[in-house]
Amino acid sequence: MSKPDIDYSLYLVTGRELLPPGKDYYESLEESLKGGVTLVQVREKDTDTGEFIEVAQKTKEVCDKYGVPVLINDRIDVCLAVGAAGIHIGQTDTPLLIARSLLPPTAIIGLSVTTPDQARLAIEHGADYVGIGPVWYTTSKDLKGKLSIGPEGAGAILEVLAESRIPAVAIGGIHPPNLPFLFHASIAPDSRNYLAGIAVISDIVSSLTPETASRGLKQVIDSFLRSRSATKQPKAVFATEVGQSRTVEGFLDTVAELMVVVKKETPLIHQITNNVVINDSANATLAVGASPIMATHPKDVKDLSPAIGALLINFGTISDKEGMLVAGRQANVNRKPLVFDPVAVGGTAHRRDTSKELLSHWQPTVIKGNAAEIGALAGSSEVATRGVDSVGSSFKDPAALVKSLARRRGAIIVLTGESDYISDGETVLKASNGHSLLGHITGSGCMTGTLIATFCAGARLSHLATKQVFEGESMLVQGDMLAGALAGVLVMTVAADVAAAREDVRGPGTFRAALLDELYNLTPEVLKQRAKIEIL
Ligand SMILES: Cc1ncc(COP(=O)(O)OP(=O)(O)O)c(N)n1
Ligand SMILES: Cc1nc(C(=O)O)sc1CCOP(=O)(O)O
Repeated sequence: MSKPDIDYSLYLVTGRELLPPGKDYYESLEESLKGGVTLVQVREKDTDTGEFIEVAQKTKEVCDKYGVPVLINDRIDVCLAVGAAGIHIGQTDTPLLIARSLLPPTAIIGLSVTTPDQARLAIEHGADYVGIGPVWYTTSKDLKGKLSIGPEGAGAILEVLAESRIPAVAIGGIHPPNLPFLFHASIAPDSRNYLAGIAVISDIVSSLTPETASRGLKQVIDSFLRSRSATKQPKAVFATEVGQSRTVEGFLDTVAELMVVVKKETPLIHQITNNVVINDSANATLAVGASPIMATHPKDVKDLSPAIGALLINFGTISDKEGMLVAGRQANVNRKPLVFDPVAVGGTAHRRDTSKELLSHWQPTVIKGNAAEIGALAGSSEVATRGVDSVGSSFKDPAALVKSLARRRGAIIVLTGESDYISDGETVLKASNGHSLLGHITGSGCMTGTLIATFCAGARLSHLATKQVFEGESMLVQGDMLAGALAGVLVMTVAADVAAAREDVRGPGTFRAALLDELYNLTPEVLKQRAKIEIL
């Protein structure tokens, strides 16, 4: 006999102590199975053996009706007693090799892992699957001080598992608002290995309507898994038409179209930005035809989210972290483009920690930064930070750097500098407009972030106008976000070229005013004539 084929996509871990008052365990279980649970683990932490066996037996009877396998948490004896499909063990439970020797050869053995080293051992010892966690904080279990690893930590483990093809589920604090983010942000950077599913307790068990709760999770999971198996494209976060706009002319046509869309639709661009540049960023948004809103209070930003076209989070002065956390999460929930500008992220430990915290709460569509900022996120020390500026020359191979960071982060990376590099992890674009006067006014980089958010909003609207429906529950954003990011960069830098060439511009003061005018006056035709881009 061979091992059973297991569908790990929606893995329910039971928790009778978390049922809503008055809700019967077996009724809740059956409802969750109707909603699409594909695997059940009976987890009884403080139950006597006799009662554990009884619960496991009855659980198996209910699951058998739905053809759903049952695993037992920790206890080999209970597994054998009820003829369950296998067990799930943790790092301090019966060692895997011993468990394997005690169980039938067809038994499934899952192991909890929190680090890449534990994943290596799981492969070596022949685990059938791993549970990666805790991805986020949970109140369903005492984590005993264990820190959550976030989707990035899960991605690092998936990289280790890629070759072995051992399936992995994520566990810990998973709920509908963070589910699409989890799937996209935990893709292994190089191998593109991804989660086989999620394991949850409270989202299903604590629900009064477990069938609805399970169905909601299952829709998102299935949509993600379908999109991954249907395409080898790494564009996990944002849907772009494959093959569309992949020539210089095609990109410029799309950029020109986005300029028109933004003027016509006037999307609301929500910006949580630093107080040095609030006014300039709001004016730049208005100048290109969109509408700025600079709200920062957590309650305010939550309500705003459904109405906005895109969100910019620029943490230059990091005074509104709560608002950034809530707004970013809501942008993911409402599938709005989210541009992250991690100003001077390499400059202080506080900035590095804040960036890490934000990136473990939400998934950006675009990350924009100068060489020092992008270097800090990529873990490169080629370029240092001084204040908000980069010091020293740029990277030896900026194209390779943006491409690999884009893959690692599942986001479009925009590296600004004398030339700008933009990548979605597949294509790398180099844009070479701009003027040295941009370096003599405050906030020109921040305004670029604003314009990227603005044109990503345009790209989403343009996509929705033609496609009508949102395809794929698991897609975080739809539309040609690479073209949106390029449009933001080109509109800013071409307008700067035009402004700097004006006779009335004699230095930073007159340039600043002229730049705003030229952002306002820039036409798609002039942009197309002056844009200098290459596909690398
Ligand atoms: C699918 C899955 N992943 C991880 C765990 C946690 O197991 P463990 O570390 O043994 O902790 P306890 O569940 O025993 O408290 C799990 N149960 N299931
Ligand atoms: C049982 C368990 N193990 C975890 C781990 O990280 O190993 S987290 C966890 C609890 C998961 O519950 P919820 O879905 O309610 O957050």
